[in-house]
Amino acid sequence: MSYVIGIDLGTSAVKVLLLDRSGTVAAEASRDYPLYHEHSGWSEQTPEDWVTGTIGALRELVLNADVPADAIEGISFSGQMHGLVLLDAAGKPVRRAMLWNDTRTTAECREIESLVGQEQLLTVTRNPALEGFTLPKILWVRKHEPEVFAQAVSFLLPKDYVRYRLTGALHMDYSDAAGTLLLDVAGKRWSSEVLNAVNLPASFCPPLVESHELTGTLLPEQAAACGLSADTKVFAGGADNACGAIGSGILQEGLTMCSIGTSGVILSYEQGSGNDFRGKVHFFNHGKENAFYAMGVTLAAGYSLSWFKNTFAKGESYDELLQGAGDVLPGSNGLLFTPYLVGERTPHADSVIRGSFIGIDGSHERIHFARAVMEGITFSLNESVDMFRQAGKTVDTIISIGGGAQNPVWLQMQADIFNADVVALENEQGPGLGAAMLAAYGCGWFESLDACAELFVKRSSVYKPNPAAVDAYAGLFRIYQDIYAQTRGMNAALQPYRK
Ligand SMILES: Nc1ncnc2c1ncn2[C@@H]1O[C@H](COP(=O)(O)OP(=O)(O)O)[C@@H](O)[C@H]1O
Ligand SMILES: O=C(CO)[C@@H](O)[C@H](O)COP(=O)(O)O
Repeated sequence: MSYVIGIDLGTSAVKVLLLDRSGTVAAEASRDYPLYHEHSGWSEQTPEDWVTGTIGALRELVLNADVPADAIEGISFSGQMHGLVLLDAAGKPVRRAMLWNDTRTTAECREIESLVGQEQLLTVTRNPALEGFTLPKILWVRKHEPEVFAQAVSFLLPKDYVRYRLTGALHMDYSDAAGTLLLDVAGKRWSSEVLNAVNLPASFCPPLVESHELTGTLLPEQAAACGLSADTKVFAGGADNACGAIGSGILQEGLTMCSIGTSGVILSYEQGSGNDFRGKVHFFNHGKENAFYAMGVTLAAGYSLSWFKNTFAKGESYDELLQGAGDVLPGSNGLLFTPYLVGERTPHADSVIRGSFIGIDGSHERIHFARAVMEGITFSLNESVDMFRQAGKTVDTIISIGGGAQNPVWLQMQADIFNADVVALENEQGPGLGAAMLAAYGCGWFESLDACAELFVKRSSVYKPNPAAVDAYAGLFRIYQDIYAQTRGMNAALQPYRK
């Protein structure tokens, strides 16, 4: 038997999956690492933690699986998007990585708009300047830490840095490069227009590759540390949402994905680059060659629930925290939550807005708050579903992945709020599965990713919308949507009081 490994470099942890030729998971392992929030809106991680965590998880995976190292033919990656890793001439990070949910760069976004022009930005990069993207972070470091920036000669995204440390070769794939705001998305090349406008040399950007492309083999010392063979083929991999789409079989028009990881995403497949959403949703290259996807992003989706658990139920598991959530009626007894803990992206690109609980009364117990958090996250994602429907897309079936898909009450809630069938997979780790599929396709096991998906993507259950709950949620959603406008001014006034 031969195997491939998918490495999902998430925000909360790195998760590794070993799959055999039938797409059956033979072993899994994970390692978590800290997030640093030095100030409100800042979010950083240490690149070395990703490398140590990945090697540790791979070592455990190989030991537990008890398969010969040379039976593992290939590995590939899925990575949290947009994070900036600045490298010096020796290939060492010059500072901690600034992550996708770091929103300190509002001024740099405005600067990019004026240097490049909003219209040009939308035409070339297909996206507006948003705080989470990579280019505003590059400009922030250049402006605020000039001595640090002076050492930087190039940049990578998180999973590209881990791959670089394992192989010694610098690459970036199109799906992840699309989230930098430096890529000509339709033309699949670094944009000289944007680079020139912001005064960055072309040499700052790494070579571009397809997600299934071979980028090398493991460095002998890293192979030994992981317990793998130095002949293991390493394929580029993709952005976590592109890989999530591959791992949930979103490989043709008409299919939609919901992912609740640290962030939350509603993603819709696009065969060509023709559909223009004018920046209302993100538009990126897929991990499938020459395909694209559009998506809306909730910045603090799973993060809102993990914040709630860590703050009010420390030491409890998610199952303990959510015990009884299914017995609370839709609307959590008149309690609404907005998940704007670190600002928001879709549909409100706003780094200043913060979350709220609205309607607290003396009858509410912790379980009402927990359910309200899940409902608020799902309402936020429903804003993206709504936007896709308004753009003429049919959204009747949604494949649900990510940590949030582990809870059946949440899956039913998604069906009721989205008013669509929600499909759960046997393994909710879509991005890791997608990464493994890129390795399987890259190794030549299948003639296409689609053929691989037929075998590897295994649906488990379907959650159907319950008409009474759909009705209740339709009314609650309208009230939820009003909270943004009602709390925006108050949050702006509170900004000076934040750390
Ligand atoms: N058993 C569970 N029930 C409900 N939600 C869960 C459960 N386990 C994890 N989650 C949610 O999933 C999130 C982590 O999802 P994951 O896909 O692992 O994230 P990432 O890829 O960003 O590291 C947590 O923040 C939490 O909100
Ligand atoms: O910023 C985005 C997408 O634009 C996020 O979706 C990140 O890619 C992080 O993902 P998770 O850690 O939540 O999987």
